[in-house]
Formats: sequence, C-alpha cells, structure tokens
Amino acid sequence: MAVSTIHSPKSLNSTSPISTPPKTHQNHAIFHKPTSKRNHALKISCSSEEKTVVIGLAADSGCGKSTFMRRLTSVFGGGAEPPKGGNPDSNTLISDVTTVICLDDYHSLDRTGRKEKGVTALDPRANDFDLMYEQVRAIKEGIAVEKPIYNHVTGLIDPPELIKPPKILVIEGLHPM
Ligand SMILES: Nc1ncnc2c1ncn2[C@@H]1O[C@H](COP(=O)(O)OP(=O)(O)OP(=O)(O)O)[C@@H](O)[C@H]1O
Ligand SMILES: O=C(CO)[C@H](O)[C@H](O)COP(=O)(O)O
Repeated sequence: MAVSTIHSPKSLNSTSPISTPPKTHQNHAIFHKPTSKRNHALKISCSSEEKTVVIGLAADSGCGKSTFMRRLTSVFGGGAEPPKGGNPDSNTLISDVTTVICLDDYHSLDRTGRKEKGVTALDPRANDFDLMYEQVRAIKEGIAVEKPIYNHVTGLIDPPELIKPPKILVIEGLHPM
C-alpha cells in the first residue's frame, strides 16, 4: 500500500504522470516514520489552514485501504460517516476534518460494461481519469463538485453526490497518483 501527499495545484497540473513535490513543506500533511524505539507514535503535522490538503492512498482491491482510512480519520478526530441524507450506497466518508472519497466512483464502465469489454476495474479504459483530475483539483481550489458514485451493491453508476472542500481530502483507490 502506498500513501502520499499530493502537493500543489501546480503538481496536479503537471503533464507528468508522477508529480514532483516542491522543496518546501508548507501546506503539507507530513507523515514521519518512527526514528527510534522510544518514538513509536505516527507523527502527523498539517500546517495548511486555508487550502484543502490532499492525501492519496493507493492499493489493490482488498489490501486494507478502507480499514487503514478508518484508522487515519480517527487520528484526525471525530467519527466518519457517509453523507447525511444521501445515497445509502455512497462510498464517501465525512468527518469534521476529513472527507474520504473512493476512486472507484470514477469508473467509467459499470460492471456489465467491463464484462462486455473484457476489462477489469484496474484498466484505464474502465476509469475516467480526466474527471478525477478535474474534480480533485477543483476541491483543492475550494470548489465543491458533483462526484459520481459507483454502486458496489448494484454494479451501476449512480447519480452524483455533492462533495464540499474539506480541510483534508483523502483519495483512496487503485490509481490515485
Ligand atoms: N492490516 C490488516 N491485517 C489483516 N487483515 C486486514 C488488515 N487490514 C484489513 N484487513 C482485512 O482485509 C479485508 C479487506 O480490507 P478493506 O476492506 O479495508 O480493503 P480495501 O482495500 O478497502 O478493499 P476494496 O478495494 O475491496 O474496497 C477485510 O476483511 C479487513 O478486515
Ligand atoms: O474495489 C474495487 C476496486 O478498488 C473493485 O474491484 C471495483 O471497484 C469493482 O467493483 P465491483 O466488483 O463491486 O463491481
């Protein structure tokens, strides 16, 4: 499993598939590995007061992303719940500080569509990376978006849900980077 901060609108605008972190650490959430046996706690510092910090979590299906995210959001405080009054099959988790969105929501082909085309959910042809990029960039810039929902119960793409910019946005899935 890979976890990374996604650093700036500039890096999101890059044409390179791999974003290059800037040299300063301002406005970034920073994860430190313990440096000594006496320092077991995961230290998290987040200096951004105004802009949404984006954290990407990449791993294959069933690797433990959701489990890890529940732990991570509890570190930031508050319980995380699906959007109130929305689609009960929403994959989104919202707390006071964080919003976790699942990138399965950017599947461009539903379950039947993938079967017909003979592609898996990992295949770029089954995902709308352009929409993902535009919406993550918009949220980071403080703009709410209407994000699609991939319904894991029905295998269909449901009507979108409104995602408002949180302090910390976590994008978890197969291709967040
Ligand atoms: N660190 C761990 N050690 C052992 N089992 C784990 C660990 N983390 C998660 N699991 C178990 O692995 C299974 C998959 O976990 P989880 O649903 O978090 O994965 P996921 O990556 O979010 O899956 P998906 O991509 O299907 O949404 C669950 O049964 C969970 O209890
Ligand atoms: O979790 C996944 C990817 O992260 C699923 O494999 C993918 O979204 C397809 O979902 P389903 O099997 O419900 O049609």
